[in-house]
Amino acid sequence: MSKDPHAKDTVALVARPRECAIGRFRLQVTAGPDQGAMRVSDGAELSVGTAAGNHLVLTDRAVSRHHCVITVTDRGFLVRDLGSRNGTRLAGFRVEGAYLGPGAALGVGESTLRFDLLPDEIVEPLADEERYGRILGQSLSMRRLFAALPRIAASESTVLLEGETGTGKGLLAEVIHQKSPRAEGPFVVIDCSAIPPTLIEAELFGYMRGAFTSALQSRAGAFESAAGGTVFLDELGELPIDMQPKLLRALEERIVRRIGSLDPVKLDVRVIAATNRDLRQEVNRGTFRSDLYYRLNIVRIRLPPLRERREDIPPLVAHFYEQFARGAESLPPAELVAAFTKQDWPGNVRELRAAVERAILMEDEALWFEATLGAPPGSPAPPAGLDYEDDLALGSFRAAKERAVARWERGYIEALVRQSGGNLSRAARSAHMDRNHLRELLRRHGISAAEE
Ligand SMILES: Nc1ncnc2c1ncn2[C@@H]1O[C@H](COP(=O)(O)OP(=O)(O)OP(=O)(O)O)[C@@H](O)[C@H]1O
Repeated sequence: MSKDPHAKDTVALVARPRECAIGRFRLQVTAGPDQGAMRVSDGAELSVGTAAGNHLVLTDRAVSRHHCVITVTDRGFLVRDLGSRNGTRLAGFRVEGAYLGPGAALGVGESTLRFDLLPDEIVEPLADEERYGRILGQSLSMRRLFAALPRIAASESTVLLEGETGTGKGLLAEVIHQKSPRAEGPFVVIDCSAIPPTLIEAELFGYMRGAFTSALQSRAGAFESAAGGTVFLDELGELPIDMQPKLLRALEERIVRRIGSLDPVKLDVRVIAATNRDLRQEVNRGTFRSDLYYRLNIVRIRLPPLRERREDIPPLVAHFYEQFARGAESLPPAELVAAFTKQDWPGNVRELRAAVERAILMEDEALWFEATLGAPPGSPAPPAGLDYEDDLALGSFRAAKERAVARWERGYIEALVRQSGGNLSRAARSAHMDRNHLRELLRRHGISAAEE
């Protein structure tokens, strides 16, 4: 994806004191069954597809339900294909993502859409502060978000957080909870990717004694345990398809029933969900139900990847440096900040944080440059503790990744239990985890901890 050569003429986002101007644009169907239809943007995103709910709804049968989306970013007008069946074309080439210049012709299905900039702009407030709670950011996209967050946190609305891995979705969910009227209540996390599909219903809704063979005692699920607080459904895109109607019903009726019970339990929770996939793509693929997507998509927040907001890198490096340096020289070397600012960080803030930590651990400067900025070509040694040859021998990327995650999970849980004096409740509280979820992880890794 490269920036369009016309981009200097296409002012996408412009900062002014306390506000930013978002370039307004028009998308017009110039060929195809919907010729003549058009839509003018009314925010930072315009979506195209055949499903109701898109900004520009087309009847072209070769267009997917959620086909593509144009987002106004700090760098320009970005069109992204949403995993459509027939693709999105720009100048005849199929593109996953590209920045648009004025007059660009987009091909979707059998239709052509013309993209034009309009002379007026949408004005949105910017926060003065370069942080919201523990979330830092000085880029326009983060300061726009910080301006909107107080209102979002104060409401009861369901929030859907989207963003690549490591962009800060978990942190944002926690901060929204802490700033909400429910802050005194529990914050219960369910990581849908970490719970075996057979256990997820019990984790969410609880069960009665005897409901299944291993149910020796009745137990509340996450929705019940979070009464008065917030349930954070992390990695929601991983929720098995057969669980999705059950979750939808619970959210609509605002009640749950424990497995093995007919008694309804009224819900008193706010729901925040996060996913590192674009759920519209999952709807296209048939792995995520569109009715559940619409139920969750009340307030949607997209956390941009770090490569789209490089201005955030220096304050993040400074923050992590101070955190890890523990009283030593607490300003990061300028060359480190400069080198880090140029990198793309596919693992986003998490990867940046780990790189800063590694940089501090390395006493020898040459060593830390190597460790943080990549080993010179021809240097085969992996970082200590990682054995990639061994991983390759497993035969599949998925298997290798699963083993790495399982090792990390075990180390983390062991450290957590140690730090909490072997007490399960304390450990769950300090890591903001659901107790049942932690108990299951302990069982899986054969680690013991006292219940109280
Ligand atoms: N804007 C930020 N300011 C300060 N710290 C941040 C920011 N964004 C992320 N972090 C830190 O980076 C790490 C990764 O963030 P987090 O776990 O919230 O990402 P995530 O998007 O939920 O990742 P995943 O999808 O893999 O679960 C955490 O240590 C978090 O505290």
